[in-house]
Amino acid sequence: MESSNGPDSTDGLPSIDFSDSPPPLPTICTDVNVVPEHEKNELQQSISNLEGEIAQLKQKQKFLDEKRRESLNKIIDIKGSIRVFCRVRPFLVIDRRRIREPISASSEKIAVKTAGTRKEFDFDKVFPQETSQENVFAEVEPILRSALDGHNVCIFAHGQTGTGKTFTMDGTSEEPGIIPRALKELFCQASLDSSSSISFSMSMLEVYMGNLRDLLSPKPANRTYETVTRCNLNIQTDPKGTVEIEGLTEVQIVDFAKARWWYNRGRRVRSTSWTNVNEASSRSHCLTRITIFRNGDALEAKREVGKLWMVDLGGSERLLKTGATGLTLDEGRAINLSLSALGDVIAALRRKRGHVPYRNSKLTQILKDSLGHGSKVLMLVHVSPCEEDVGETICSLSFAKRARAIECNRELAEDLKMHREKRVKELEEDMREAEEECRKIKNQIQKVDLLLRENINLFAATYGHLKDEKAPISPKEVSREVIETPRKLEKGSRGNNISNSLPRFMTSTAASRQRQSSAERETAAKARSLRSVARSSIQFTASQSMSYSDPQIKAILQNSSRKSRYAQEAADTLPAESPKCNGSESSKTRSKLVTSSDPNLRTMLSRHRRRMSDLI
Ligand SMILES: Nc1ncnc2c1ncn2[C@@H]1O[C@H](COP(=O)(O)OP(=O)(O)OP(=O)(O)O)[C@@H](O)[C@H]1O
Repeated sequence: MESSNGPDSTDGLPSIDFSDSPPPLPTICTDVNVVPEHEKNELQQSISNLEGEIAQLKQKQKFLDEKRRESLNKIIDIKGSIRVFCRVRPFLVIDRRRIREPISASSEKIAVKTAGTRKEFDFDKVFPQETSQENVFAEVEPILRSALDGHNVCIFAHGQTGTGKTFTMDGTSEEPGIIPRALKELFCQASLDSSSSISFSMSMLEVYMGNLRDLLSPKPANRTYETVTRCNLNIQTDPKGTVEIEGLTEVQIVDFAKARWWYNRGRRVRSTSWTNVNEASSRSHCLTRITIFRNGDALEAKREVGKLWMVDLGGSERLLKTGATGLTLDEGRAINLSLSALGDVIAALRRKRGHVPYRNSKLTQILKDSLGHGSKVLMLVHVSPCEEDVGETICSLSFAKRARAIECNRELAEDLKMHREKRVKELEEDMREAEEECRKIKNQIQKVDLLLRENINLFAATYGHLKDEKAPISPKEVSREVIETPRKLEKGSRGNNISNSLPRFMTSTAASRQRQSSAERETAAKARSLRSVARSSIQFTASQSMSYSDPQIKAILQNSSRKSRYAQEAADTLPAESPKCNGSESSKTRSKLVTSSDPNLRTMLSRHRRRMSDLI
């Protein structure tokens, strides 16, 4: 008589002779010796190939990014490194509107009619009364790219009091101005740029009555803002010509929300007061500085620092007209003095004089390295549409005309103008193409990176290397910690002066990048052991990376290692006849290589993911 479990059983199930055969192998095999060596080598080879692919893609991405930067730089050089725009304020309810308006605006020209004469002024761009904040920002945006590329950039709003400088720079909550939009755009651009890691810090100060006030300084208990901020900061210039303001609070900004929070805080401290012309007139020059740190390829060990200044100048004004007396009158005088110093600096730059009188005002001393050679300047001149303001409108337009003339040969022959425009269009096209390619490569990198992690996890799970605390961790865990880490760090450093020391997360980024590129070099040579895979640093977002040397990251890894050990123990205690421990499926999983060119990849990966999530 045959057993009901025997080979000829009629129930269709295979029979198992428990008396002779050894128990089946568990799915997760922790003993390297029982797995065929060639399968292990194949998986290692697959990991190596994927890393090689990522290294190549990153090289390509870097090349394209350089091409884009080069094109942008050429465009700015052709268009002029000092650009001057003019914005005409719309009529306000309080304005006395006349039938005949003194100002007419076209896209690049403004004509002012006064006492039977007509004066014309050329600009790079004119924004008529109805222009939205969005349209103004669209024209400003390209210069932000220059700042991200490492140039010093200065955007400033100039004009008579009450003509809309603060509205343009700051805006309202419904209609945000250039500064809040620029902050948002910087973070957006930085997240798209995966060829380098970009981080930002922010400072805000005002030049008030010839003194510098730190608008972001922390407020100690029992002291008013007035006492704390009414300090006079020192301006220093190093031998390379870089300007630094001693003691100025510099806060690390990790995301747009934080940046906006700090910016709003600084704005609230700014000095304003009532005048006949503007009920909340700014009585100072308000300067917002974003410092941009760009860590390039670790091989080059290059750390570029660019400064983006966004300046809301105090209103130029006829003191009698504003009805100013006492302190307000003094404030107006101080504003006018420093504006005239700014005009002198611009005039000296225009004439390419050896001596430029930067030292005549605090404003020009601060902006010294962002106004001259190699920097990009955007001046937005604001004018009123009203008849009674025509005199001041002409003053503001003449000031702008002087600034614009720094770029000599503005009046070009028509054919040369056309040639330049054609060249700019070609370069813009090159830039767009490079950007598009970069985006595609970034997506490709993300896909290959995912495959790589799957392979590494598969290797670790199969060959039992998760006991090592330096074993790779799942991308999900990494990204969760990444978002939290800078915030934790920032909490500790809030309000601290960091001008003399690098923020901690920046240091670790540079270190991890070094480790990452060394891993990439090894990959290219295809002579790397699994240990080096596990030790290579992990890239986890477009703009940040981390290092195993960082104690916080170590803690994450240890945590991950604990989880892995738990997973392994769970696998070890699974009953031998559990359906999850089917030996044939296990060997299938192990022998199948996961590479980006594999047609069965998706099926394989989803099976692998199911198995992994069953375990953890
Ligand atoms: N483009 C605009 N659209 C709508 N309102 C505007 C515009 N420009 C300015 N205003 C309004 O005009 C008034 C004066 O503007 P704002 O305070 O920005 O002027 P300002 O040049 O900064 O003045 P000051 O030099 O005295 O600080 C504000 O009420 C502002 O909302």
